[in-house]
Amino acid sequence: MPHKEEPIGSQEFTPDQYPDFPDGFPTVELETISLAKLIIDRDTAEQDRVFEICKGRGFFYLDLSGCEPGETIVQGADEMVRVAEAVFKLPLEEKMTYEFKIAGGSGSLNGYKAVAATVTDKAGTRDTAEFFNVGKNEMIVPDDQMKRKWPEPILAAKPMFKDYIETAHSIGMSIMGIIAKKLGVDPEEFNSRHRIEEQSGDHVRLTRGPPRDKEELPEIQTPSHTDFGTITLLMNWLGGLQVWSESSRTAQLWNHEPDVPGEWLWVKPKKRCAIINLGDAAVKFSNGLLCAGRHRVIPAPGAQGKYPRYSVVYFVRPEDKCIMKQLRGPGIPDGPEEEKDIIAGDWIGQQVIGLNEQHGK
Ligand SMILES: O=C(O)CCC(=O)C(=O)O
Ligand SMILES: [Fe+2]
Repeated sequence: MPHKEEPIGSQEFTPDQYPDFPDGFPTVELETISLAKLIIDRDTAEQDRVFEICKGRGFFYLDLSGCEPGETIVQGADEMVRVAEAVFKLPLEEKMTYEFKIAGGSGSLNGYKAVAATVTDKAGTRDTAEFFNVGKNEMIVPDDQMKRKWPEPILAAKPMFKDYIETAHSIGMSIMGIIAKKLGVDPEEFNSRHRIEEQSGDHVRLTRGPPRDKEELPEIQTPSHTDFGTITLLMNWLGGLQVWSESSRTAQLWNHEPDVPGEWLWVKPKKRCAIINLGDAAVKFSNGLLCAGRHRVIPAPGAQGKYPRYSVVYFVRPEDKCIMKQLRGPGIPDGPEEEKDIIAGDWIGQQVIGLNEQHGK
């Protein structure tokens, strides 16, 4: 018998086989917003809902059906996971040659984060997920303008990354445009801080968490945090994401301890939907009016936990040179002038360092 060739990518990612999210776990009922209603119909009731959600929990499902950008994300995310599988299957020594360096500055966000690179609690428990951050500014430029070395499966998929990135970025900007108008701010104020061709900390994050090791909860894949960019578009297929039941409006550095009492609630994955959430930069720009929801990732519950968990995350973040201060407009609470200017590249860099220094690592 000839040796059976392994198909391209492995079979680790088998979304058609995943059992439903089990009953009996406390879940959060996120609202579902239709992307087609937002960008094709320009439905004002849907826009109002987006704004209310962003002032509330700051998390919602975005139904991607019925419009071209949505289809690009639905199909693209599946293809991204195939790339992720190929990348994570590389030998650890090879992956470590792409390790992301905690040097500050948004460029340092690119590359590989191994399992256990971060501490998740005061007891020193290590995380269990691996990431590969694929920088926007690397994928959208011609090959001869790329600044870093990338694993072959990522390079081979560069046109697909470009398409996914441009689409995810434009969806993020459409949502920000809606929010801007409600804040009484010219959408250009947001556009000019998030120009795609400018250097920024935007990236596609490919993540892989191993199957659940033991029944008891939790085993932390990604510790409690708020995202530090402006808006995040997340695709996942298995449970594992949890949000803190209470919202907090402080734009804070990574802090593993929620600062308001509450409990962790599961976010059920929803077919053909992205999960959208706001990050600390949106809190900063709106002087605390918008909310960055606190969240974390643990292995999926019940029978879903037998599968490795992949996710594809796109972070829209302010341009490196953007000065991180609140916008002024009739809908934004007026705060005092910031004492000193800090640019987004440094702001994000500080948060990355904060992330790794938590619990005195
Ligand atoms: O994997 C997920 O579902 C969420 C990942 C996440 O929160 C992050 O990478 O910031
Ligand atoms: Fe996150």
